[in-house]
Amino acid sequence: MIAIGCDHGGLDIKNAVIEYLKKNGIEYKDYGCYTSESVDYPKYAYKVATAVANKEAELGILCCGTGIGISIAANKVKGIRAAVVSNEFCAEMTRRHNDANILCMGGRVINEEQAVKFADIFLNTPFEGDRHNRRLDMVSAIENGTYEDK
Ligand SMILES: O=C(CO)[C@H](O)[C@H](O)[C@H](O)COP(=O)(O)O
Repeated sequence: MIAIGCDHGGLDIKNAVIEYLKKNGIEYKDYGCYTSESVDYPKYAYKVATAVANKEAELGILCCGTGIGISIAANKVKGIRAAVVSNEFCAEMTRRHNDANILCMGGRVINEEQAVKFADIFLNTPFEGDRHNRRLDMVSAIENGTYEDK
């Protein structure tokens, strides 16, 4: 299952990605928002990030105006690696190298076609593991307060 959410700035690209998920028979849960009324992005970041962190969802997608605010909020949840993406290369590399578990995009930065393309790449690219595991272990240690700077 893919957890998906947005604020008002990301509503249109989120809806475009939902159409893509439906067309491709990909199971998803839409955590809102559902209208263009102004809302606060941390609320939706929290819902999607906790669904991913608790393993209710395999991956998440979050959209706001820039993708930045909603990624900052999502990254406060333990276990979350949320990445803001605005090109195809980063959509691929953040899965291959960072094992990102939430894709963040900005509805005031990219168009609907790009959002769908980046989501498609993100959802279909595996993590490479190998040397990248060592680096992700270091990231986790920073998160857990056990990192030793030596
Ligand atoms: O937090 C953001 C910037 O990183 C998001 O883009 C929000 O969508 C944006 O701040 C909302 O702005 P608005 O003026 O309240 O529509």
